[in-house]
Amino acid sequence: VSGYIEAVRELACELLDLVAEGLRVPDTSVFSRLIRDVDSDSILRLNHYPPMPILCKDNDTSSSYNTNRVGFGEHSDPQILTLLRSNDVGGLQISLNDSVWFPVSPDPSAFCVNVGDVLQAMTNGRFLSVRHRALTNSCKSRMSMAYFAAPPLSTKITALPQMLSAVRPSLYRPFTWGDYKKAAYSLRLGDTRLDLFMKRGEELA
Ligand SMILES: O=C(O)CCC(=O)C(=O)O
Ligand SMILES: [Fe+2]
Repeated sequence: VSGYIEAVRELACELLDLVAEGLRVPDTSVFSRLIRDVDSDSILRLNHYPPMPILCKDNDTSSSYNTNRVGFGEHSDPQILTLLRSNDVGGLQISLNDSVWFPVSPDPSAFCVNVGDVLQAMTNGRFLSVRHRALTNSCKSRMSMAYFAAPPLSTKITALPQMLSAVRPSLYRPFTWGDYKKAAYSLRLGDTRLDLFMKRGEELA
């Protein structure tokens, strides 16, 4: 497990360095430094969704979901970046607006990379954390393994200076990752947690 975590942490760092480069941030390790920190709060989570047999077809395909059987309710990942792998059983869906869910094809040889809320705050909304959920399958078990790349608890999260301009002031009040986690526990899984730190009205000036 520790070998996997090291490898996936390195991949997250490489991706984040490319994100910084793409955003033309001169200090390209601005995100990866947080994850390489010895106090990084990154975690690995294993999810198992046992089959929920209804209308189980003989020739099951990965599209035979139970749309009313949500295994993991809709949410965005709060951290910086998530690297998710799964077995060949589908169920993951993403939503780009409030009502439409798109299935993500299962591919055991690929990573699904989710932008987390902290990356949204640090990029001042240029990168958006994605809402997703996982449905159970009628016949097969879905297994997934998610690495959540996170900063240390004491890290102050603010938009990078390069993400700010007169016409685009910072959208969020500064918070620490520890504050954010604490606030998240006071909400329900599906609540948009970043809203708690969103500036309003005069604060935006
Ligand atoms: O199992 C999945 O595909 C989703 C898991 C997930 O969203 C999570 O662990 O945060
Ligand atoms: Fe998630």
